[in-house]
Amino acid sequence: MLIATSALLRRTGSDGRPEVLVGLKKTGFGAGLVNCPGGKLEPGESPEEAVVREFMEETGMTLAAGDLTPAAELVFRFPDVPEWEDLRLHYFTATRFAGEPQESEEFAAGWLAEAELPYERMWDDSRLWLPPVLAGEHVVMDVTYAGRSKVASYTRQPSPAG
Ligand SMILES: Nc1[nH]c(=O)nc2c1ncn2[C@H]1C[C@H](O)[C@@H](COP(=O)(O)OP(=O)(O)OP(=O)(O)O)O1
Repeated sequence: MLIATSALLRRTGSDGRPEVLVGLKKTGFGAGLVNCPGGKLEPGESPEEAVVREFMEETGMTLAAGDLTPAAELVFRFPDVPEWEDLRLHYFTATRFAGEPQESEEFAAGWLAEAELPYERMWDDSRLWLPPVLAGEHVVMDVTYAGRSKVASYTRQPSPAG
């Protein structure tokens, strides 16, 4: 199982509406889809450390590991695509960060109103777990895909207390 991390940065926009940082993944797994910056763990890294590194690499923004709040534990399975390993995603939210997003080779991030998240351009699983995360819930979910792009089934487990 591959292990990856990602994080959703949240802020209040100049018009008072809640905003999130999302962007276009330009290369690698999920290229062409809108999601949050993130990536696979390197050997010896904690999920928090990997988020901090990936944000710097992909957006030039600075996060502190201690400012990351665990928001979801997700597993994605692709039984129809033997060359795609199952993926576990540790997903965080944060409201403290420094800098503004800069486009990189891998990613083009920007601020978007929460109400305008383009679910039709995101991984099909996002619509299942991102709305509850935005509502402040912690989500533990196991998702099985049919083929490469459509969710076939999923289960949501109770979140561990605390
Ligand atoms: N089903 C899914 N739903 C989702 O919301 N994000 C997903 C996802 N599957 C993968 N991701 C995210 C997590 C992580 O940020 C990214 C995959 O990690 P990487 O960016 O490391 O992949 P790459 O194949 O581009 O890696 P490298 O080739 O090592 O650069 O895609």
